Amino acid sequence: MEFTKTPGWLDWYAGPSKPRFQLPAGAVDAHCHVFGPGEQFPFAPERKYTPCDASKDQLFALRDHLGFARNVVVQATCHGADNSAMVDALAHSNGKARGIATVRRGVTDNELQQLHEAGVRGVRFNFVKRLVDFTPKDELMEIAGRIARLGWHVVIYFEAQDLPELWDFFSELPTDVVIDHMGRPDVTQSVDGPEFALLLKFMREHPNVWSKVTCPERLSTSGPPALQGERDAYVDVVPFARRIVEEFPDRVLWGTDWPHPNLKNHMPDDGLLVDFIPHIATTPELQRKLLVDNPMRLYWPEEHIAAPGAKS
Ligand SMILES: O=C(O)/C=C(\CC(=O)C(=O)O)C(=O)O
Repeated sequence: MEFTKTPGWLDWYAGPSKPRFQLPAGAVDAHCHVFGPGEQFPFAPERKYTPCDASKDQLFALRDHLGFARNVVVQATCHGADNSAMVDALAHSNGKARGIATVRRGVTDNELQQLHEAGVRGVRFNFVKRLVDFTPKDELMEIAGRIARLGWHVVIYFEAQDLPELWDFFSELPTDVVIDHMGRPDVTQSVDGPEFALLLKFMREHPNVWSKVTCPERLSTSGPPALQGERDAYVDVVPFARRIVEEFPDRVLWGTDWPHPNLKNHMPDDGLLVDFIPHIATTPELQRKLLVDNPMRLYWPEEHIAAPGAKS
């Protein structure tokens, strides 16, 4: 099927630079997507955007170029609850990719088991209104109860202003819970302000809650963008990500968010984006936890060997 991209769509950055920051051995890109290719894996009729293609082979080439060892491929809303493009990527990864699926209430236990065998380890609940239609909370809670039995976790995507309304629902989730993109803070507000304080309080009060310290390119308002050799990009996001990494070093993940859906302003050079990491995880120990120990514990627990003295 032929698809026409959403007007103004920005394609992923071709020919990214080599990061200057050397990723630790075994680093995991814990948030990225595949799109199509649309001809092979058609986009969902209920989608809110139509992206460019971003295939598994292109994702794996980026992984190797940047120096990551593994990927966590997150089902993007443009594929709805048809997880086949994501599952196909896992199947061709030589065990180097795990996945986060989108499922609906009608999913059978057999389908969940097949997703598990393919390498899926969680589901994503998306509350960003421009991306999805509303799903009733009782349906989501029912799904959470079912996937808990597989040892999976729930990834939640929401915007900071919606946390008060979602607080009770999130608190009741029976699994580990991973917040996407720090709950999308408004970085024009103070890092010590009430909105971000609520996110920190939520993590403090819920030891099962993790956060991805991802997407500075989405959250930044003053840049500078990760382009043209800029290795100090998105400085307005640094205090927020750094605060989470330092307070919750064992519950943070990092990912590229390649191919960066729905960016309006610019498309980052992913090599320069990797150079953002040492600004938010400033010691080798914090970097190892963020990039290796934490994602391995969550996604490849059967292979994870805790570093001496580290909490497992
Ligand atoms: O890439 C992301 O994580 C964020 C997205 C897209 C998305 O979540 C999706 O399509 O599933 C966004 O803010 O547009």
